[in-house]
Amino acid sequence: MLTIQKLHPNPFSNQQPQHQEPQRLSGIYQYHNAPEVLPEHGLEYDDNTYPVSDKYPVTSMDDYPASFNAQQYRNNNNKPPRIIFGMKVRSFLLVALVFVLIVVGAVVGGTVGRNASHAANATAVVNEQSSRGPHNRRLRTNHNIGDICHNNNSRIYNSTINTNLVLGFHNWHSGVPKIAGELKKNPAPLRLGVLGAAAINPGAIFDPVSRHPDVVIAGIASRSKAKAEQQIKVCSLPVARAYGSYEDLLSDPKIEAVYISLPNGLHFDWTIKSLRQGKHVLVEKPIASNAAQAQEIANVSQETGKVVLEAFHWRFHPAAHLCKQLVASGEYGKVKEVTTKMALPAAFLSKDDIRFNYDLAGGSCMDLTYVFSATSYYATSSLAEAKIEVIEATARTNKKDPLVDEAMQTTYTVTSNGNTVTCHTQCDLAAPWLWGIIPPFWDLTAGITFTCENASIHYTNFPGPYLNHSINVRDNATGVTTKHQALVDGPQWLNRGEKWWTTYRYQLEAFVDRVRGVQSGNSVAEAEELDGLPWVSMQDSIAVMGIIDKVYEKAGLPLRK
Ligand SMILES: NC(=O)C1=CN([C@@H]2O[C@H](COP(=O)(O)OP(=O)(O)OC[C@H]3O[C@@H](n4cnc5c(N)ncnc54)[C@H](OP(=O)(O)O)[C@@H]3O)[C@@H](O)[C@H]2O)C=CC1
Ligand SMILES: O=C1OC[C@@H](O)[C@H](O)[C@H]1O
Repeated sequence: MLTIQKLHPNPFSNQQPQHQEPQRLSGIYQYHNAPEVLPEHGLEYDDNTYPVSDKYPVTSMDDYPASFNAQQYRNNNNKPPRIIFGMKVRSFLLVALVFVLIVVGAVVGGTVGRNASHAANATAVVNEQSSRGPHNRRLRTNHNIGDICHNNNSRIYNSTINTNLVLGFHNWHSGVPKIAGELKKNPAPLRLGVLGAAAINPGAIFDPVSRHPDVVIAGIASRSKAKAEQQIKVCSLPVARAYGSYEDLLSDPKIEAVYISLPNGLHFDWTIKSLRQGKHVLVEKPIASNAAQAQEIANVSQETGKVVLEAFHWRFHPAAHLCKQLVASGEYGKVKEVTTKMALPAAFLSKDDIRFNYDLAGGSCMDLTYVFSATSYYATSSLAEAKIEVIEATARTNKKDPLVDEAMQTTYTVTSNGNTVTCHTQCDLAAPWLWGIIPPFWDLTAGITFTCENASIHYTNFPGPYLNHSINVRDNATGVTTKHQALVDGPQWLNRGEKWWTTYRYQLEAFVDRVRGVQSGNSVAEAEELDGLPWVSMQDSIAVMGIIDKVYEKAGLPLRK
């Protein structure tokens, strides 16, 4: 049993923090930016391992390099930036680049979808050859995430494949494959199994696992064993075993934890089954189909003493915590309104995508549940206790399955600690093209805007801040805008992270540590006290599902089941 020790004081609490050194639970760590944890734990610190790593703390105006146009901010020379399609030039270029990648993804996805087995063989050969390089005795998991690890022939492309392509670009741009290729794994890493050979697996789990020293993909389960084998091969997962059913994987005692990337409507059942089989669970968002199911998951997690985490990866990025700190600091007055939006362009999901299927708990509120999770996280510090009232919810329903909200627009209030915040959300799985020919670029950068008493704050790209983000605070009185960014550390992580870590990598860091804490003999609550890492509590997950239930009710649509 480890001693309980609060490692990272809550940056949002009013209590004076006591200084304590951070402690790692998950095996051998070699992170360049945490040398202070090494001697005490006898851990290895190797400059050659992460030659390009560096510490990029939260930057303030004063920390910006000479090339940064500080003039604009310092001299009250608050010229409006040049705007194209409602975006600043840089954001526009990024969105345009993402769009190009999406189109390339769609074309490649279509080709691969039609020639799945051929593509799989070809990619496997490339990966096999590359593993004969100088480091071939090491565990190599640096698959190209842009490879389409998806063999559903009926699917031409989907948003998940594009997520993977964008991640592939990020990794290439940050030189990550080299870092991952040289990563030494802990001799006894956490053995993670995956339920479903889903399209999101490469981006959300294989990639971060390949960059984490203390976890491996030990198995993939699919309804078809051949499909699991194919994903293992295409994605170069050297120690993974293929299982022909989800039950088979769950009954393997060697699997210690699972990642569930099944359609939403299967999250509840398989999370419960996994917990009952003694596995810790990282389950894709939304955690379940409704709040009652989320509550049941919380009960079973408590009963079995196993960890459950809803994969709200955005919550783990330092930028999210910096934004929370700015909003909750009180420096800009109370928060009065929060407006959040997220959209995918029409025609980027195939008509038979799981997201458009009521029986699989599809719908924009379910898939783009980020908007509810983010709005609520920032609107209150105690979501579970807050009073939520949905004022308005308007759905645009899917033609094929009218129980599915293709898009949803809501207004709801969050009242806590005597303050009421009015929240507006928009989510769209099929944002219409202008005149049917121009993709709605202006709608594609997800964003969240806070109207505070004395300032407005805008956080661009909150779901994927590792790709590019900024948090701009515009002072009402002076009109001056101050830009903030956090790439590493941030207020909650203190000494962890690398500038190339994705939201998924941060999420995995927290998950593995929590599981390791429990495996060391602590209860889930004790492990939480021990690691003090960012987390999405079950109370938060239940509350977010509760908001979605109320939204469906208000919109006149049935709850998902
Ligand atoms: N965190 C993130 O950034 C993202 C998260 N997601 C989440 O991940 C999950 C999966 O999304 P995505 O990868 O796009 O989905 P896919 O359709 O690609 O994968 C879902 C998998 O579930 C399995 N499955 C089991 N039953 C069914 C069924 N009846 N119909 C279809 N598939 C079934 C299939 O695996 P098999 O055939 O091998 O059994 C299939 O590959 C969703 O919950 C989604 O919300 C998605 C995208 C991004
Ligand atoms: O989780 C997600 O994030 C990215 C979206 O494109 C996708 O539809 C969703 O499932």
